[in-house]
Amino acid sequence: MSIVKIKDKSFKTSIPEAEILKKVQVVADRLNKDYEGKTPVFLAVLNGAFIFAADLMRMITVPSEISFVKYASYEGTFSTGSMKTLMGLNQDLAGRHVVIVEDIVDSGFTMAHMIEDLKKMNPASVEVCSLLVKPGNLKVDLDINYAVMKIPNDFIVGYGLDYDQEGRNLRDIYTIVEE
Ligand SMILES: O=P(O)(O)OC[C@H]1O[C@H](OP(=O)(O)OP(=O)(O)O)[C@H](O)[C@@H]1O
Ligand SMILES: Nc1nc2[nH]cnc2c(=O)[nH]1
Repeated sequence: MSIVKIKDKSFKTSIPEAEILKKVQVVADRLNKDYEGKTPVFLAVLNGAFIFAADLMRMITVPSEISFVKYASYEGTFSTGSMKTLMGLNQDLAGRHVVIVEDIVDSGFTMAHMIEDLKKMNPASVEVCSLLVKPGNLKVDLDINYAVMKIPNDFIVGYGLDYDQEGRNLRDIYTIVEE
């Protein structure tokens, strides 16, 4: 086990890269089977999903497309307060089979919001493929068809996930060490 320090916090190795890749392959195999003949569009959510998307896509053997999207938060003058807008989507999803590629589903609010946004574009189907899911934190009813790993509620970094924007480049996944 190794310990890394990022800013004011310490993290210890919890899921080594080799184990992550083995589990990503299992989900990629399922996707290859389920999407045969469908030419899916993978939509990877920036920033956190960039490493997972790169590894997953190289295991996908069916014809497919990938785009990268981002949820930008901004404070508007709307009575509801802050809003999140889907950015970077520049293709027609009508009639397409969409697979959202996400690094982590925590409360599930981001995914629920994204599925709702995408359904307005009349895709043939929308499924979620998430590297990590924290079932203990889910606040919404969400069907995550392709979950690579389920983890406890502890805060993690690495393999694309950050602590205060740092640590995304760590190869393994690390869990916070509570002091
Ligand atoms: O299930 P939820 O509670 O909605 O949380 C999950 C979201 O939080 C993280 O994104 P973040 O906003 O930290 O952006 P990042 O991907 O750029 O790190 C993660 O990448 C998910 O998109
Ligand atoms: N880096 C990081 N981002 C998250 N977003 C939701 N949960 C987490 C987590 O455990 N780590």
